[in-house]
Amino acid sequence: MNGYFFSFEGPEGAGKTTMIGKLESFLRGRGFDVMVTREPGGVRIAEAIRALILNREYTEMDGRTEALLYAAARRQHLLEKIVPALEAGRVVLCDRFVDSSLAYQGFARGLGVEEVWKINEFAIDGYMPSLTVYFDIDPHIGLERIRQNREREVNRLDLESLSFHDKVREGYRELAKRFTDRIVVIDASRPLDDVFSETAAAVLSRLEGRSKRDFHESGRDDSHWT
Ligand SMILES: Nc1ncnc2c1ncn2[C@@H]1O[C@H](COP(=O)(O)OP(=O)(O)OP(=O)(O)O)[C@@H](O)[C@H]1O
Ligand SMILES: Cc1cn([C@H]2C[C@H](O)[C@@H](COP(=O)(O)O)O2)c(=O)[nH]c1=O
Repeated sequence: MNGYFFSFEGPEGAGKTTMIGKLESFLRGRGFDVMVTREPGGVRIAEAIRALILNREYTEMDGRTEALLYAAARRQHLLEKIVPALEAGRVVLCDRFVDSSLAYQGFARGLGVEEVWKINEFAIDGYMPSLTVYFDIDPHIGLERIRQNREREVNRLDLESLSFHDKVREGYRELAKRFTDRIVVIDASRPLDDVFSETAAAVLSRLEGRSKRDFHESGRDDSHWT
């Protein structure tokens, strides 16, 4: 596997999409072959699952159903898009990956991180990002940012209570403590340029400083929760 797999995580409105867009131009300018994608989504079947999960009308959706749908979307996305890009030596920038399921469904929804990890372990079959950038932000600030962004549609998860969003953040922080080698934490409440320079530095150091062997092994090392 010649490519590099980076995921970007955080509560609503943390700035993931904005930072990925800036990073894409930055890395392309340095000659990297970059592919940007997102979860849930990225390929036809996963985008259809996204529309189903995030539909505001489906208020009756059970938590386990939700977790299984995210994992199913992830499986299809990984096989159809991420793995081929990595095999082609590309740099993959993925807006959310398995940590979203651990933080949202495992912690905030209360399904349990181990349980959610188990179904995802089946879905991802050992593929993990070599680096995950976690944009840490108080959900009050993040939700206010998205409220002010009129182009962004409000989805079913956005409508969860503030205490749910607080738990999402708590979950991410626990994951960051658990996976210190893989997850880098960035304070996303600061001005855009500051957040970007720290993000670019973290990604570049991983791209320039790690061999293919390190990349492969870091994925395997992380592939268990307990
Ligand atoms: N550091 C920042 N300071 C102020 N505003 C920001 C910052 N980063 C992003 N924003 C703004 O916040 C809003 C949300 O940003 P963005 O869509 O990138 O977040 P996101 O993490 O992808 O959100 P979500 O996952 O909820 O869709 C946008 O209007 C964006 O311009
Ligand atoms: C991958 C994944 C996502 N979620 C949640 C997080 C967000 O509320 C939405 C996705 O919307 P975004 O605007 O693209 O960030 O889905 C989740 O709960 N579990 C997951 O695995």
